[in-house]
Amino acid sequence: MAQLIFPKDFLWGAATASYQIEGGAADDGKGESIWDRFSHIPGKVTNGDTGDVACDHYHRYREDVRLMKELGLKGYRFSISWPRVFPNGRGAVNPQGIDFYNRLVDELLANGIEPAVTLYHWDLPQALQENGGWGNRAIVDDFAAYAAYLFDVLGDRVKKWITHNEPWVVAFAGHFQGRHAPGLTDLPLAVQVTHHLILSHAKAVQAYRASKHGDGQIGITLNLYPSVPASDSESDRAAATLVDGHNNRWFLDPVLKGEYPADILRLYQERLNSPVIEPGDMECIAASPMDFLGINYYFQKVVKHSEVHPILQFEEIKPEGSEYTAMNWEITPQGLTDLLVRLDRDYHHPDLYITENGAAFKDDRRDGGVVDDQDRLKFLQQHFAAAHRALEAGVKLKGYYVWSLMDNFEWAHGYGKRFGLIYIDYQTLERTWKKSALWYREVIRDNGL
Ligand SMILES: N=[N+]=NCCCCNC(=O)[C@@H]1[C@H]2[C@H](O)[C@@H](O)[C@H](O)[C@@H](CO)[C@@H]12
Repeated sequence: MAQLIFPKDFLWGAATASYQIEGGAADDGKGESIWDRFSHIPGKVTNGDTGDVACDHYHRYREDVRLMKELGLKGYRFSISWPRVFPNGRGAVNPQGIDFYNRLVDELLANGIEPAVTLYHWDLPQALQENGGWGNRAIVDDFAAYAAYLFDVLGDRVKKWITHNEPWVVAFAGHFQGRHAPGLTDLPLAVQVTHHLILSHAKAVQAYRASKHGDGQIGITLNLYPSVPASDSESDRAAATLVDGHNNRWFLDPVLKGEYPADILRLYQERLNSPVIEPGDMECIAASPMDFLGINYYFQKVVKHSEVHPILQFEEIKPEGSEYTAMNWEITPQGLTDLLVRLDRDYHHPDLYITENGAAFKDDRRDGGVVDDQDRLKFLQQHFAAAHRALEAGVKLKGYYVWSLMDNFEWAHGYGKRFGLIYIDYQTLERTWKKSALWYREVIRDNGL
C-alpha cells in the first residue's frame, strides 16, 4: 500500500523529443534540421552517433504507444520536428510530415493517453539557420506561423502545448559553449537568442489565444536549478546569485513577470551590448500569460566565484561524498523540493508540471528478461518523494513526466547515455523493460509510492 499519496488526477507521464527518438531523418519529405547537420560533423557527437535512425520511432510509434499503455501512462510529452512539417521552416507544408503527427496523436488518444506537445525541442530547420536561425529576429514570426499551423491542425485533440524546451540550453549550449547545434561560440549572440526565444514564446501564446482550438493550456519548459554557494564567503554567495540570475531568473521573470531581472539585464547590456530589445517587445511578453510552467529538474548547482570568464564569474563544483549519475550529475533530490518551494515563494505562478526528471545509468545488468536498473528506480523514488514534500508545502504541482520513456540520442553524448524507462538495443531496435518501468507502473496504479 502506498505511503505517499498524490493528488487525485495527478498527471503521471513520460517525455521524449523528436530528434532523439524518431529517426527517419530524411524520410517522406522531412527537411534537414540543424541537428542533422551538426551530428554529421566529425567530432561533434561521441562515437560519431547521429539521429539518422535513433529509436526508429517514426516507423515504430504504434508499438511504442502500446508500451505506454502497458505502463499505464496518463500523459505523454513529445516534440514535433519543425522540418518534418515545414521542410524549409516556412512556406510549403510536408503532408506526410503532419500526417505522422496526426496518426501519433490519434493513437495516443485511442489508448487513453493525453498528448502534451513541445513545439521546439532543438531541431530547427537548417534552412532557417542559413538565414541566421535564432540569431535573426525574423525567426520570431516564422515560429509564430509554425505554431499557429499546428494549433489549427492538431489543436482540436492536443490540449497541452509547450512552446520551447529549455531556452537556456538552446541559447548558451548552442550559441556560446558550441557543444550543441548550431555550434556557435558568441556570448552576445547567445543573449540575443534568449530574447528572440522568449519573444517567440509570447507570440506563440498570443497565436494560441487567437486560434479556433485555443481552449487548452499553453506554457514553456525551463531547465531550472537551485544555486547553492560553495561557501558562505561574499564572493561565492555573489556567484550563486549570478548563476540564479543567469540560469533561472533571466527566463522566469519575463515569462511570469513580463520583465528581465534588473541585475542580469544591466550586466548583459553594459558588458555585452545585448540583448537588443525593440519598442513593444516587453509589452508583448508581459501580455502573454501562460496556463502552466514546465520545469525540467536534474540537479542543483553548487557554485563558487571564479575569474575563468570575465563576465560569467562562477564555476560549478562537484561536492565530495555525493552520489553521481552516468552523466556525472550530482544526485540531489532535496533540490527539487527547494526549487518548487522557492518558485512558490518568489513568483505568482500558474500550475506547475515537472516536464522532465530522470537519470542516466549504465544499465548493464539483467535479471531474466528485464534490465535491472535499481539505481534509476531509487533515483525516481527519491525525486517523487521530494515532489511530494513540495505538495505538502502547498505547491500547485499538477503532474510529472519522467525523462525518458525510452533510451535515446543524448545529444553530444550520442547513444552511450541511457535515460529510458525502456531499454533500446540499437542494433536490433528491440525494446526491453527496465525494473524502473515495472515499478513506475505500480506508482501510477496506486497514485503514490
Ligand atoms: N546549465 N546547464 N546545464 C546544461 C545541461 C542541462 C542538463 N540537461 C538537460 O536539461 C537536458 C534536457 C533535455 O530536454 C533532454 O532533451 C535531454 O535528453 C535531457 C538529458 O540531458 C535533459
